[in-house]
Amino acid sequence: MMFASTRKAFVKYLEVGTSEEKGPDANQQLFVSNLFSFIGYTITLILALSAAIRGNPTLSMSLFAASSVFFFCHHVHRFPQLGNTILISTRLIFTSLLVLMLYLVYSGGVSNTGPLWIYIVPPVAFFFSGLGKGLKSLAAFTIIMTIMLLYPNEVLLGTTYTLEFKTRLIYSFLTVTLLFGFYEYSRQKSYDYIQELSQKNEQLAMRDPLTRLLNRRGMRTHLDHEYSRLQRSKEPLSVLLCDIDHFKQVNDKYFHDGGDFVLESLSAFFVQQIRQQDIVARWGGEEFLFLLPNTNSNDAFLLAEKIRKQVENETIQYKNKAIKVTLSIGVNEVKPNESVDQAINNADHLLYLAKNRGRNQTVASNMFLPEKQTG
Ligand SMILES: Nc1nc2c(ncn2[C@@H]2O[C@H](COP(=O)(O)OP(=O)(O)OP(=O)(O)O)[C@@H](O)[C@H]2O)c(=O)[nH]1
Repeated sequence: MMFASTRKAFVKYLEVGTSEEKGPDANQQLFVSNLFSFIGYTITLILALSAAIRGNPTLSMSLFAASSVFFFCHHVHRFPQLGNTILISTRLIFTSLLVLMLYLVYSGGVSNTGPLWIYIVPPVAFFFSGLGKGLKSLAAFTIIMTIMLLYPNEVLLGTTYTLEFKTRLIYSFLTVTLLFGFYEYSRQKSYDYIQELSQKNEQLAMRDPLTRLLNRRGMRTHLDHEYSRLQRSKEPLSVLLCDIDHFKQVNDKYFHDGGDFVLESLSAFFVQQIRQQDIVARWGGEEFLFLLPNTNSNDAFLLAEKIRKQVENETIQYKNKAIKVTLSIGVNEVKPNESVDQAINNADHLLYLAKNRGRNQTVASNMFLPEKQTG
């Protein structure tokens, strides 16, 4: 119980600056940057106290200064008025880490063990800067460190190392850098692959596999987008709900594969008939929804009739058989004071009227609806 609440408090402490608006990626970066700052300031503080106890005030002061910078990096997110606090903290953490490491190489730290800490630089560099920038900063760090170590007469060092130690330090640092670089490269490639895959899956989830048209889910975002545009621009927006007449009979006569072929052919035909800004989706089994931005009820009706008449006059060739189908269509102009769902329900009602009135016809919301003459 006690452990759980301590853990919760600790996680909350590491979540300083995160918020829902920032999104998961930024929050993750903040969390890890806070974790780095936390580890940074606790370890450097312990080392600062230890150096003070051992009677090394210069080292102690340097470590204490680094600890203060890391502490500031953790809490900078509390001051959003400073701007991009994630960038400020990550750059500050990384720069102070590099300076501290170079200082440890210069001074030797406690009993010349200071350089042992430099191996934390490669993972931190790749985490904060990615592969390309990370390699550049590591190259700069390695060059500065090598010059400091190998400069004649150790004028750039505050301590003395053996030549073997210096060369082994440089080689082993390069080895660790290359290994981390390779790891970062593979990680980045896997990440890109997963991103690509998830984007593809997201796209697939929006499409109907048979006709390749958008499905209901895919159409939803377009409906919402166009509806909010209607609210702003007041340009007309129409929906058109279209259903294949007696489709069950097509399935019965030509079997399911024949029915599928008709759905595919009609979908391709619909796509050819609409403008670039129009969208057609498979709304249900043999039902299609057209979304027509910047189109009033009259123009939507004309388009519906053009499509209906062409389908009526065409035949679909399937395995040497000519299949004839007709369409019933409901046309409705979306009113700004009704929701998209209401507008689609109205179009559905008009489609129902078209079916009731004998099929193979279009009924629009603005039409005078006399009973269809028979005989
Ligand atoms: N081949 C095929 N048939 C489908 C698909 N989705 C739905 N259907 C069929 O479409 C038919 C729709 O039948 P109904 O809803 O009775 O309508 P209808 O026969 O078109 O009659 P009306 O709409 O009243 O003119 C059903 O037989 C469904 O099985 C599909 O993906 N492929």
